[in-house]
Amino acid sequence: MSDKVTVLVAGSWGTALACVLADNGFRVSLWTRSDEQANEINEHHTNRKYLPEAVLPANITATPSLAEAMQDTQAVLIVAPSKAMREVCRQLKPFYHEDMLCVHATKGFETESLKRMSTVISEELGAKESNIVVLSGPSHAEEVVKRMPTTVVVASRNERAAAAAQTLFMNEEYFRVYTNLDMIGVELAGALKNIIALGAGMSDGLGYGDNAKAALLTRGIAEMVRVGSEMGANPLTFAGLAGIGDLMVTGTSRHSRNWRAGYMLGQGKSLDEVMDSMNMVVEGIRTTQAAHDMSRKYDVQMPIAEQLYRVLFEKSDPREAVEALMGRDPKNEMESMKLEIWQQWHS
Ligand SMILES: NC(=O)C1=CN([C@@H]2O[C@H](COP(=O)(O)OP(=O)(O)OC[C@H]3O[C@@H](n4cnc5c(N)ncnc54)[C@H](O)[C@@H]3O)[C@@H](O)[C@H]2O)C=CC1
Ligand SMILES: O=C(CO)COP(=O)(O)O
Repeated sequence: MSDKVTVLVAGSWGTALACVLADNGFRVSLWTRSDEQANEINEHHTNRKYLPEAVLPANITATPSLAEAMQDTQAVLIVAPSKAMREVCRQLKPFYHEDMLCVHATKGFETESLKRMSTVISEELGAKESNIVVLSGPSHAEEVVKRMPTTVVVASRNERAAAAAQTLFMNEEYFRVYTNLDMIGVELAGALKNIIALGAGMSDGLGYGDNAKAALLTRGIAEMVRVGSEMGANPLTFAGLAGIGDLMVTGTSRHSRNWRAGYMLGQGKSLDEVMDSMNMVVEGIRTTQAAHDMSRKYDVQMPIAEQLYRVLFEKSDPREAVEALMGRDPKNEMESMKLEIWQQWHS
């Protein structure tokens, strides 16, 4: 088998995961959007726009030619923003064969169709479901390229595919990989947590304290479990790395673009001002739009996502959003966690 793995695309997370694969001994071909970016990576071993401080291993080579990137490769890792996933897969299709392992590490939905990324991939590539894997969990690119200890989860409907992805990415030095068979849960958790991270940043930007943030993260998980269960996820997945793990890292870290965007909104900036100041993807914004539609489609209450939707898309004041959340009808905590769903899964 070839020792080459192809990574699409050379943003911050694609580049960081390329470093993990390179450290694990693979020849990595990183697909870039421009000659200029490929030249920078090949000549200087840097990708300064996305990871200013990182030096990339020499066994990463970059090319703007997808044909060259895919030649003689054993596996493909797709880390495109959710908005670009379908388009990237369409370009990939001529170079992909259905037996190739396909891992994606994107956290989002196709907002128009509310489809998960693995569905978009299998529709466009004609990939066997048993060869698609999602990689998710608490993992900021900035820390991974510094080889700081990180744990993630790889999920697939197929145990063999998940195990193959675990073998590709895991190393004993800094990157520990767990497997999970609940692909739906891992994809939903990774996408939905970005909404709550935006909310946590907004709470900090408004000057609220640790109590408010803990409340948002905890009630956020309740909301994620409710909609996730309706969509076929195992609720326990939300207690794992892709759920509570990633929520902790994204809702509390200044590395998080979602947290930072929320913080600026809390400080009174408009969505346009926030977007103008970010040069990287903030998935939580599109995902909030998707959650607004999902809560209607699946008839599930998502009060935090709903208030964020009003702030983002209806120019509602963040302080009024907090008042609306605090002023909701009294509830029983266990009932709101949909305990019966957990019991169904474990009976
Ligand atoms: N940065 C991180 O620490 C982590 C990011 N993720 C997820 O990874 C995904 C990608 O995020 P990042 O790499 O951080 O984003 P980024 O903003 O750093 O990079 C995005 C890359 O996508 C490329 N791109 C945009 N539109 C494209 C198109 N139509 N065709 C081809 N390439 C296109 C850009 O040129 C850029 O190279 C997101 O879903 C994010 O949630 C997941 C875990 C960690
Ligand atoms: O998903 C992430 C870390 O696990 C990255 O989060 P941000 O996109 O908010 O930076």
